[in-house]
Amino acid sequence: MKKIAIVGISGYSGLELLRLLHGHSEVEIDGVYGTSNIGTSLTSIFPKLAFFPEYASLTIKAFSASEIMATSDLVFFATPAGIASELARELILADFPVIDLSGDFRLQDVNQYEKWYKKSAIHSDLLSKADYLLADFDTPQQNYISNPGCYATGTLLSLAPLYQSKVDLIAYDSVIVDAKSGLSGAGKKLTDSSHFVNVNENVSMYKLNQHQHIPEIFNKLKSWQNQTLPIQFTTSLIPVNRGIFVSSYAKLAKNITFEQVVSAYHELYDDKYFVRVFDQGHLPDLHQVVGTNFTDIGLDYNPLTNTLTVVTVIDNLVKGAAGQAIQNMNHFFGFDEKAGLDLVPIF
Ligand SMILES: NC(=O)C1=CN([C@@H]2O[C@H](COP(=O)(O)OP(=O)(O)OC[C@H]3O[C@@H](n4cnc5c(N)ncnc54)[C@H](OP(=O)(O)O)[C@@H]3O)[C@@H](O)[C@H]2O)C=CC1
Ligand SMILES: CC(=O)N[C@@H](CCC(=O)OP(=O)(O)O)C(=O)O
Repeated sequence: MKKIAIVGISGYSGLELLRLLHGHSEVEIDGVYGTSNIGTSLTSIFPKLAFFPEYASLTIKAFSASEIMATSDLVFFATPAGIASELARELILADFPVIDLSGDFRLQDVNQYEKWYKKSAIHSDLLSKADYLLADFDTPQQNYISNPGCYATGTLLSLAPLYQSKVDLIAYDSVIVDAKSGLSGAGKKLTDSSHFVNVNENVSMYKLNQHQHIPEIFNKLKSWQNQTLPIQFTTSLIPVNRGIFVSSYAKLAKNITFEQVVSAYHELYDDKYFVRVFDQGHLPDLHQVVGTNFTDIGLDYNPLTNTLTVVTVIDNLVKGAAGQAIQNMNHFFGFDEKAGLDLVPIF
């Protein structure tokens, strides 16, 4: 039984890690960390956990790298941007296993990080110890795993067959991605833009052309396809708790048929349990995946405009955060990839 520590336990992704790890037979949570309610038992802050005896002994503690290294086998950082890069230094130097849900180690270029996250980057010597792992494609080589961003996960899985194909399927200068997220993507902290009255019965576009996931998406596409050009990427807030709905559009390359594109999606994904390509004529919606680690994809083509539409849905807290982090952990420890993650959606 591997022992797991979670830093940022009281946040949305921290609690989602706990919920999913609860159903994992090969791990147990032995340490939970935060900055508020230090010394308070987890079950008194979250009474819904009080009926589960395994959490009775967990008390929220101030972060201690040495304690985590002495008691746990792996630590998840479910903390806001700028925290893991400060706290994880000692863990990286000791080569202790870390899975970081934040964006701190996703960009290997420090200038790119500072430009898009508007924070100081960690030193590039330490950055290079991290692997950016899109769990359906990548496997761990090092002990620091940088989990992709939620929008980046939905977008990359939406576009991967188009960018991994040996034949050019699309015009690379024609790609437009319109992504929409539920409110839990913004974390637990209350802001004006995430206030119920502002979000309920409303839709708003935000961070237009400035979203911090743009460079992470571009870097990964470029690693698959050298001809990659910048894509047009927009993000909107929709009044649901969970879910990311990604609509991707691209013009097909000359002499490419829609059937070839559909085959490319099936070829890449049919053996991947967590990515499901729908039959033609069917498009996924958020309820297909909420509460699960699945990515569902539907395809359509308009011959009048020569435009391919790819509809991709994920749960931002599962596939976009805690679920993908556990999928990466399963690969890291050599567990069954589905362990703790074989879930049916919430209806
Ligand atoms: N929400 C989502 O859908 C997704 C989130 N992410 C990323 O995951 C990370 C966590 O996101 P999310 O769960 O939404 O965030 P939340 O704001 O909901 O929670 C953040 C948590 O971090 C804790 N924390 C803050 N500073 C420290 C510190 N110095 N030491 C220990 N704990 C600290 C907070 O606890 P306390 O109050 O005790 O300080 C809080 O519980 C972020 O980097 C986010 O960008 C990635 C993909 C999707
Ligand atoms: C709805 C909403 O506000 N979503 C957040 C996603 C946060 C996130 O996952 O960003 P990092 O992992 O890069 O920190 C946003 O758009 O910034």
